[in-house]
Amino acid sequence: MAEADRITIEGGFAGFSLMIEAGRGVADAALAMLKGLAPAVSGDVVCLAGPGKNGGDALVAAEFLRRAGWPVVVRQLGDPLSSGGDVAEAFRFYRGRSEPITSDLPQRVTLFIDGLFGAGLSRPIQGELAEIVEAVNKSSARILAIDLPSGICGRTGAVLGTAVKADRTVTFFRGKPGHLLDPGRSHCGVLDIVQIGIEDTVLQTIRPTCFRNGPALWNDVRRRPQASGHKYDRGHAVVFSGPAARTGAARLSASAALRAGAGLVTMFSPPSALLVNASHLTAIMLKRCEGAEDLFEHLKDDRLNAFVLGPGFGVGKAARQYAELVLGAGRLLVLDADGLTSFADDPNRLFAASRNGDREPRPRLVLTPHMGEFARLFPDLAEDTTLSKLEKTKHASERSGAIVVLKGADTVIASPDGRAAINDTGTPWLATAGTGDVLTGILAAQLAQRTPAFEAACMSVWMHSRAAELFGPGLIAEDLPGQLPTVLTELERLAT
Ligand SMILES: NC(=O)C1=CN([C@@H]2O[C@H](COP(=O)(O)OP(=O)(O)OC[C@H]3O[C@@H](n4cnc5c(N)ncnc54)[C@H](O)[C@@H]3O)[C@@H](O)[C@H]2O)[C@@H](O)CC1
Ligand SMILES: [K+]
Repeated sequence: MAEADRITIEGGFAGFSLMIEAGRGVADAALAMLKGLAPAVSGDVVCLAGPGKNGGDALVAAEFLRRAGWPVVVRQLGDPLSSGGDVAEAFRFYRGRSEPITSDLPQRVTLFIDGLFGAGLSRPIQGELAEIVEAVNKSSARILAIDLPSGICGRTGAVLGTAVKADRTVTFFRGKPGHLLDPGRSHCGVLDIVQIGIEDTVLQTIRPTCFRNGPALWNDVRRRPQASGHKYDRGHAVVFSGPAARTGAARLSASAALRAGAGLVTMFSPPSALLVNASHLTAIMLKRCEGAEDLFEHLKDDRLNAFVLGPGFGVGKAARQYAELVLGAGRLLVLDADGLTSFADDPNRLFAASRNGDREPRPRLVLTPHMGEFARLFPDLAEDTTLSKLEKTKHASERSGAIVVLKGADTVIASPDGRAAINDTGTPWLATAGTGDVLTGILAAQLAQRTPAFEAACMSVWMHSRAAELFGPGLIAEDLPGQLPTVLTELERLAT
């Protein structure tokens, strides 16, 4: 963002003009929140202005709100005139009441505008400032945060000391990682992104590598059935089943793979589970697979191109052998759950298989851990409190040579080439048994259709979340595949 500002200002756009536009965007959002209320009978709009440019934005917004007829009070931290530059100019621009900030806040407040700290937050909020933040959070007034809720680190989404819990946050030009990563995400409330005069062309110089996950990132590379095509064009996905008493997870994965567009799906089952699988499967095919030799034979059919290993499979030697065989045969592999845990004692063995002696120019392995599984493969990264979830995932991807999907409410997807995406869609109902298994199947379907692995992972995470949003409350894992046709229809509509 600093670079975007710098290029814009060098291009002849005055810094204060950016601040005016930022303040105007904040005021517009405030007016939308105040809609339906009458200025004459409502409480004050209290703008908390910090010592930096975040406070400058608050002062500009205060002036626009004052002009719109609202009772505005500024509570100021520090001396804006001594700050000089744009902040001093913003202070002169504001013509209303201003008082030094204390924890004794006005009583009748309709709206707080939080302009204490934004991108410049450099240490934890402590002492009286922390008390002020707590008092604002406790008040029944609504809260609009400027750029970031004060106390949230824009790089990591972490709370430094304490942080404002906003109903709405207005940020500028583009979202930042701290808006999408928890706990920052939940402190932002609704996120508005306002344009303030920075041209999109600055991105050609900045070349960002981190994205908010969404169709714009991948819908144009998404593979779809062709009118003249046949099922083999859409790939053949394989899901490894667990033993007789643990087959459900693999079936969830397999049915999701078929719904998500794989041309064919086969379940590889140990002999003990053949009957139970056979009694449940219809369009999904079933093959016996007992040990490495069997798998080696099966892999001679090179139409089998994308594999899922892990859901309900069991932890141990078989998982390690199968994963190595699949990757060694140059096939694509989604490794999840028990498949990940099986490499806990020797993650490097997995990473070596993933890189296949560095013969693989493109990632063939996708890891889909939740935080617990991630910590088994990357204990040092999991423990490092200086790293954000985004940074942890990026390091893990670089180390493993795999696409890493670190799951959670704020799933992060990273590629060894440095790209990453943060997903902020979905619903809390996704936190239920078996939804991870469904994700592996959606992913296998995209890989089977030969979508590049990073885009395949991003779109699968998004489709999975969207399916949950469409179903709504009461979701169980079995409901997700049934929503995929609607998700795919939506994506088709967006593409045309
Ligand atoms: N051209 C630009 O750079 C633009 C910046 N904008 C605004 O400028 C903001 C960034 O401004 P700044 O870089 O001035 O930074 P901030 O305004 O976020 O805060 C920096 C100030 O806060 C102090 N501070 C940091 N952490 C503290 C803590 N825990 N306790 C007490 N004091 C603390 C610092 O010493 C410094 O004085 C953005 O968030 C955005 O709101 C907008 O005006 C749009 C244009
Ligand atoms: K703020």
